[in-house]
Amino acid sequence: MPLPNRDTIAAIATGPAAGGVGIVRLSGPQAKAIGEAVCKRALRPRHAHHAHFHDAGGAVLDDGIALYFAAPASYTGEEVVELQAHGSPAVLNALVEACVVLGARRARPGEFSERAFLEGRLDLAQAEAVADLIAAADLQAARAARRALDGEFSRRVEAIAADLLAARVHVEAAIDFADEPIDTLGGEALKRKLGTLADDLDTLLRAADRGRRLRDGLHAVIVGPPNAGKSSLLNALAGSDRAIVTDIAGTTRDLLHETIRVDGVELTLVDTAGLREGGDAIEREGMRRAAGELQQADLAIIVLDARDPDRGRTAIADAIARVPRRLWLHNKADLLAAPGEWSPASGEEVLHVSAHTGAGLEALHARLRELAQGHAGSDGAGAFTARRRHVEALHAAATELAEARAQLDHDVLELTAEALRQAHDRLGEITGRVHADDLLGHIFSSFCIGK
Ligand SMILES: Nc1nc2c(c(=O)[nH]1)N(C=O)[C@@H](CNc1ccc(C(=O)N[C@@H](CCC(=O)O)C(=O)O)cc1)CN2
Ligand SMILES: Nc1nc2c(ncn2[C@@H]2O[C@H](COP(=O)(O)OP(=O)(O)OP(=O)(O)O)[C@@H](O)[C@H]2O)c(=O)[nH]1
Ligand SMILES: [Mg+2]
Repeated sequence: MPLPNRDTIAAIATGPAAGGVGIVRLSGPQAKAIGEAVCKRALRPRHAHHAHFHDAGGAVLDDGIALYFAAPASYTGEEVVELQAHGSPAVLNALVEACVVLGARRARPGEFSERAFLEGRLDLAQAEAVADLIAAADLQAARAARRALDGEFSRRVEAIAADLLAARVHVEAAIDFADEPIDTLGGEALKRKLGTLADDLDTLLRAADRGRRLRDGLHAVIVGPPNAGKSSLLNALAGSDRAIVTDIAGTTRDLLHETIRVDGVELTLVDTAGLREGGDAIEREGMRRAAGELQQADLAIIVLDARDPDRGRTAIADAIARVPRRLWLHNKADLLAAPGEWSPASGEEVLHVSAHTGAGLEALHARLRELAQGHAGSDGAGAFTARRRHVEALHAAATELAEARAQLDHDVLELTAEALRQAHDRLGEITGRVHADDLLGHIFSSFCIGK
């Protein structure tokens, strides 16, 4: 449904640095008129024209290639013109300015892809995959984003949504024959069908969660008692003095996120406030944030002082209870004559390190790389990227479906229908069939400008 009064947007589509060639892209009803005014020549659809690009005063800014894509056969589905100039940021900015003088508006981040979504060229999960493809840190992640962009994830969501819709129709029809028991209205077949659907949803949920891990990388949270050397370790792993280190217990108060690459594998490290009883209000807030961050962690890196590894253990044990993996570090090994014998309860792994001398850091790197690779799934074949948002929507759909099955078992058809409707809507949020406007704003604003 093309919006009648949509304006025409312009932005640099290529990266911010100087390059051989840079592209200014226009999209909207006036794209052709503005492009022709800049080029001072007529543009034919899908032809590469060599043209001179002019500023608003008529002076030549550059020469380059102009392309015109007539609606709807373009990336956005709207009229699109591309001006491919030399990749000088100064020239490209002047070209955008010339387009603005001629009536275009500077595009917001993600606005081209948002229009592609609104024009039905991409669904929401595919538009998100465009951003994930651009941001992909390695080829494995890029391939997985490419599969999501090709609709591999969306098709599986839509297939389940279609089955859910059929089930809804069945239940709604049965409600209209309220006098008859559901079993005479194909109730057994419906129950089997919902069972299959629950299995399909579960399989997709697992795949999406792998995709989420592939996209986000390993989320490792560094925890431990104050002064154990957590911040020093973050700095040693990051290779720069990101976090403040002092000999005062309670130095770190807020969370500090740092993305590091270990032999090409990306992982997020989070430094946290030391955990202990008491502390001032700021420190307690810091500990609260640390606990919140641990809820999302894939790995807890527990840093202890090698000289006194039992200090603060109870506070830590509670905090890490729900983290799927733990790696224990005895730091300040340089202050010990010989490594201690201490180990955590269940035979979990312990590494002896020194943030100061760098001893043991190579082994730590190797272990982190293994964990990060295992986390993303060593074999990316067939994988697609997904986001936390998608996984949460699938979870919510699965919960509603379970509710629907329970209600059906009790012959409460109205509540069965309602739960199925909820499940169907949750799936619709993934592809954007069902959406709130602020959701769109939230998603597209995290794109880069010109995309
Ligand atoms: N120069 C340039 N390169 C680019 C893009 C772009 O916008 N411009 N893209 C931007 O992300 C990506 C490619 N995406 C695109 C998707 C669809 C169409 C397009 O014109 N589609 C029409 C025609 C299809 C055809 O004839 O094959 C259509 O789908 O109707 C163009 C680019 C990557 N490379
Ligand atoms: N000898 C030695 N000292 C270390 C080592 N790692 C850290 N330290 C020292 O221990 C003190 C505390 O280090 P931090 O990194 O600030 O400790 P933290 O765990 O982040 O402390 P809080 O933020 O207060 O919870 C500092 O004086 C560091 O220089 C190490 O491997 N060996
Ligand atoms: Mg610290």
